[in-house]
Amino acid sequence: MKGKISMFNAELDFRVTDSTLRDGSHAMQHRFTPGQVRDIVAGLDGAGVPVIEVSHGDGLGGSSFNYGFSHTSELELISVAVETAKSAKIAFLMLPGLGVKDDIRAAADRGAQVCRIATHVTEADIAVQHFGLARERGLETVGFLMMSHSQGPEEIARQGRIMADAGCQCVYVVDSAGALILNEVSDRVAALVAELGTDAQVGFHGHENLGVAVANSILAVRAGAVQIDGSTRRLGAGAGNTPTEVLAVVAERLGYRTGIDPSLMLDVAEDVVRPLMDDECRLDRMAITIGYAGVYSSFLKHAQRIAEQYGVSGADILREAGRRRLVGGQEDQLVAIAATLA
Ligand SMILES: CC[C@H](O)CC(=O)C(=O)O
Ligand SMILES: [Mn+2]
Repeated sequence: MKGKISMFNAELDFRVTDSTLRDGSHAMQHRFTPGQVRDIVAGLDGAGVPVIEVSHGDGLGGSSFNYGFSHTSELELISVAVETAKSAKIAFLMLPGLGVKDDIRAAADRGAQVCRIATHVTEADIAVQHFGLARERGLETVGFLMMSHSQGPEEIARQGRIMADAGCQCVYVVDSAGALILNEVSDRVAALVAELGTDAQVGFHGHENLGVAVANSILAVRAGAVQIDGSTRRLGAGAGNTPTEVLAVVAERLGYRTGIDPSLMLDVAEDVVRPLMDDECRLDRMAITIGYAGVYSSFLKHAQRIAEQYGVSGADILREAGRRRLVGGQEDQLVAIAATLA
């Protein structure tokens, strides 16, 4: 089943999905409350953000000993978001294996409209059934090729084709490690655009670990991406994501229509999101090491905690994780690395 691109608002040059309430969940140790979700969704919706993602940081089913337990069940948070949003669509993320098909059904029953399915960049085939189910349920579908820095354009195009043929309507280059720089993004996006043609759209999800997430996002758009992720006040894994409020301002300056009011977006960042953040997402030694070594951004909090427990350098743990090319799901290996270092 091929994707049909009918969900996109033709008046926009690119559509922003704000992931504060999903990728930001990593930075908040998955402690979002229903009240916080209500306030953030109301703010983003009022500022004109068209899609808002809500889930545990590791997607549906992520609440666990390995990844960290949620304060409130993500289905409850999705319901609150759906009730609050007047115009924005509510999206959710799921990783096949961590989440299961029943999770997709449950999120759809709660009124979520966009199903985002993430796999490691070389493993698109594990999502085929999930895209099929999501389309059957009438959900809009997005596919995440995580850790896209670890493969070149050709392999990314090959994996994107698997997703599109399974019913994915927009394949994302996902810079999970925040390791991609400028043309490394455009080359990957351009390869997907060339492969997918009108079968599916292309998107980009950035992380700020090397300080170039906004520039990377604009280059993705110039290479043909029409869906771009951001996170308010950069709240997300690692040094955080492409800041939605900066993206809105830069887009306006460059003449791109996103439907987002930059001034209202600045108010949401400063008055709604910042006060509830545990801390700023810092562009510090560990975050930069994540980008430099090509490590999954959500390893940051785990590495910080484990480094403290073992009395070793968190940056050293991350460098070794990069050398071993660890992928999501291998968080336990950080403990093994720390034990060896200790
Ligand atoms: C665990 C899912 C992951 O955080 C998805 C994502 O945002 C990324 O790979 O950057
Ligand atoms: Mn991310």
